[in-house]
Amino acid sequence: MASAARVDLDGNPIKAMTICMIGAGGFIGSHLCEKLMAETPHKVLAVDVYNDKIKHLLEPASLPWAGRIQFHRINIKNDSRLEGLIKMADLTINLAAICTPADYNTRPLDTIYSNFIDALPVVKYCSENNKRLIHFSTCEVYGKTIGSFLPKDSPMRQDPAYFILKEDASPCIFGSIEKQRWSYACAKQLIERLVYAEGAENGLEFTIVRPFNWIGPRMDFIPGIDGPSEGVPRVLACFSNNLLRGEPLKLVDGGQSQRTFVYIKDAIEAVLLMIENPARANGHIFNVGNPNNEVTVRQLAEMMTEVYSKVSGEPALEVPTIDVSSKEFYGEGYDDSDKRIPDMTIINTQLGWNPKTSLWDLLESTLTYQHRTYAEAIKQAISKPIASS
Ligand SMILES: NC(=O)c1ccc[n+]([C@@H]2O[C@H](COP(=O)([O-])OP(=O)(O)OC[C@H]3O[C@@H](n4cnc5c(N)ncnc54)[C@H](O)[C@@H]3O)[C@@H](O)[C@H]2O)c1
Ligand SMILES: O=C(O)[C@H]1O[C@H](OP(=O)(O)OP(=O)(O)OC[C@H]2O[C@@H](n3ccc(=O)[nH]c3=O)[C@H](O)[C@@H]2O)[C@H](O)[C@@H](O)[C@@H]1O
Repeated sequence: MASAARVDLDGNPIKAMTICMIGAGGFIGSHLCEKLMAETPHKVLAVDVYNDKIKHLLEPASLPWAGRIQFHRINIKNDSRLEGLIKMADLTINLAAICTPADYNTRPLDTIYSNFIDALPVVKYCSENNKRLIHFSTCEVYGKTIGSFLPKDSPMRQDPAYFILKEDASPCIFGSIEKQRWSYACAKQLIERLVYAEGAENGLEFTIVRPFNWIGPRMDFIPGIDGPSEGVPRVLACFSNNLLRGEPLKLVDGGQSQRTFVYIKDAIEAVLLMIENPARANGHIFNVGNPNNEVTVRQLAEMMTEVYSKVSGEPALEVPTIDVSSKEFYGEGYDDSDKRIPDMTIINTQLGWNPKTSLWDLLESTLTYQHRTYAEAIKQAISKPIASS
């Protein structure tokens, strides 16, 4: 419960604030709203085009935090109410974006508009009205590692200097323009540069967050259940969908890419520290990830298969994975980040934050949620004859 005696990392009392959260109805936004309602006195002006993932926080009116969260159904592309909401708030958090890789090469214009053009007015209104901004970028701004360009047998590939991603030192390495995968990373990089420049030239108080594969309940959608049948969500939801349907998990280009996964609930702790410690967070770019949870996508598939079998009580398939080419799965123009390990020095020094949850444990709680939420609906969908259109 909210308590009056809450203090920041320097021992100062934390004052209740109003937060304009854009993209509050998404995966990260829903967890952040939950945390803010349950553990702080802050008020949230929740902006999104959807609210399904935060419905449980908005209704009924008897909820203990009723009156501290308001939903505003606004498309930030074209709504003049946005500036008014930013003016009413002490802090704006911008989460709104197209952020599923299947869109980057197939809808590159929408991707660039969403991640750069649509974010411009948010930055401008914050700067002009002297409001603090926490902007959500991505670890994809690092692109590929330097090490990936070394010969396969080079011993330097083992040297962390060639693969650890550090906010103030690593370069941003993207593929050629026809590899449209990088439309997202490039748009995010340019908006980061704009936010940074507003800070340098006009004194905007900003924090930039670079999430490294945050995963957990409510991430994306299950195709054909609460999202389009032909839609391709991010890997957690793709693999969950396969497991729920008893199908082999599809490994793109052999599943050799590596990722570090962090539990959403750990990551949200880091965001709350940023919100409540402006003096420590302003002017910084923060990697937020779990360097201890690195796996190849193939290993992730194997682990998810094992965990799902445990939580569902259903036996794993004899052949749990199949290989698929990236062209077949994502279409022309796909490319991939080879490896993503965050350097944690800055977030450790500034906010003393460290992730806690192991990959096994976070998959166990997440897949328990997926099974409980979707297994019955999938069973019904599979048993129904295909509707004639
Ligand atoms: N989940 C991760 O691990 C991760 C990793 C890297 C970066 N990020 C970044 O964090 C942010 C949030 O990611 P997420 O995983 O919660 O994604 P999400 O898709 O679940 O949430 C984004 C939300 O923004 C809303 N939105 C998009 N365009 C909008 C518009 N024009 N007007 C109003 N609302 C709009 C969507 O409806 C959605 O609810 C994004 O900026 C994303 O690029 C997330
Ligand atoms: O989460 C992040 O930190 C960032 O990275 C993600 O990018 P990526 O990790 O490539 O996206 P996923 O869809 O989660 O894919 C991870 C890996 O799994 C592979 N994959 C995905 C789906 C699938 O069914 N099979 C499969 O092998 C992909 O090719 C990729 O190598 C998205 O770009 C963003 O949400 C975000 O900015």
